[in-house]
Amino acid sequence: MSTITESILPKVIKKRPSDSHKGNYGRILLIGGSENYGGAIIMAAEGALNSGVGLISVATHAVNLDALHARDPEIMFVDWHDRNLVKLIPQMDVIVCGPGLGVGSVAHTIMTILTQSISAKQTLILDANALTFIGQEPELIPQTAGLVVITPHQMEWQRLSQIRIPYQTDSANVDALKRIFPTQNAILVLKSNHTHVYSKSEPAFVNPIGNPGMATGGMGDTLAGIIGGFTAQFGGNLNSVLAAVYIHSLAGDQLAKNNYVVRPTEISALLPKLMRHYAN
Ligand SMILES: NC(=O)C1=CN([C@@H]2O[C@H](COP(=O)(O)OP(=O)(O)OC[C@H]3O[C@@H](n4cnc5c(N)ncnc54)[C@H](O)[C@@H]3O)[C@@H](O)[C@H]2O)[C@@H](O)CC1
Ligand SMILES: Nc1ncnc2c1ncn2[C@@H]1O[C@H](COP(=O)(O)OP(=O)(O)O)[C@@H](O)[C@H]1O
Ligand SMILES: [Mg+2]
Repeated sequence: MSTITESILPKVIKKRPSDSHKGNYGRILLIGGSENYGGAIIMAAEGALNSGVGLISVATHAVNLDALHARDPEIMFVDWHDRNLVKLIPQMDVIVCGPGLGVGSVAHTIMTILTQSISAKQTLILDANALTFIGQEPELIPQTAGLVVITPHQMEWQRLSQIRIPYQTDSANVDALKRIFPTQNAILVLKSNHTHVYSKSEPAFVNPIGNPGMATGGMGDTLAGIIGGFTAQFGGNLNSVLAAVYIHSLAGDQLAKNNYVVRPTEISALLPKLMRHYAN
């Protein structure tokens, strides 16, 4: 077991060259936000936006458009019923699917489209209800992504892996990751008060920081967006994921110094300052 340290941040976060533009910092599509869970996809999108992705699109229920644009006019909107979603997916570097997705028929159709159209050049991050789908229907497990990152909390991992929470040991978790993704490049971010990160070839990593002020709805949605932001800009690899997990908790710890509870949106708001500090 290795511990993630602060040193991961300057290793991953790069100073921006003057001669660059939005096209150099990645394209991301975030999919989620049913009628009742619009906040989840907005919080995920803010995690991506504030970690610096060049171009961000959100595919969500139309009812979420005004709220999304009132908070974040930088983000492009796509109605998740729009058939053009199929054409949009191949243009992306990274796709995050799941925050507030729900388990309705549109969500199911989107999962099917995603599984069929994802390519080896892309990173796919699956969170929340996207994990419910792949647990129930193995045909929805993506086969062709360059990297798949799954971000369950312990209960979601229990549903997906069939390993009950007390039995979620490192060896059981890696075995389950290999069983679910036998041929794919896959990373498991198993969220808890000390999140563990597993890949198929490296030893497990534990995140030593974070605090209970972070036990607020939307905190994991925000993390999924930050992982999306980091992989879109800094590459679809384990270090980008580790840095995203660490900076999410680092922001949470800084906020908790003077606050009883940490709001997910405040974590996102702190990211540009933290990234500026660690950019190398
Ligand atoms: N503002 C919003 O729109 C929000 C929407 N959300 C969406 O709500 C849907 C359901 O998500 P839930 O996570 O509540 O789903 P679940 O109901 O599957 O899991 C939550 C339950 O799991 C249990 N649990 C055990 N260990 C846990 C751990 N380490 N971390 C968290 N929970 C643990 C807890 O009892 C908790 O109530 C998702 O689509 C999610 O994205 C949530 O993200 C909250 C905020
Ligand atoms: N007690 C805690 N200490 C540290 N981190 C925590 C604690 N409780 C929750 N978190 C973090 O908050 C996030 C919660 O994710 P998740 O349960 O998916 O939230 P949501 O679905 O509401 O967005 C995870 O990143 C987890 O590590
Ligand atoms: Mg969650």
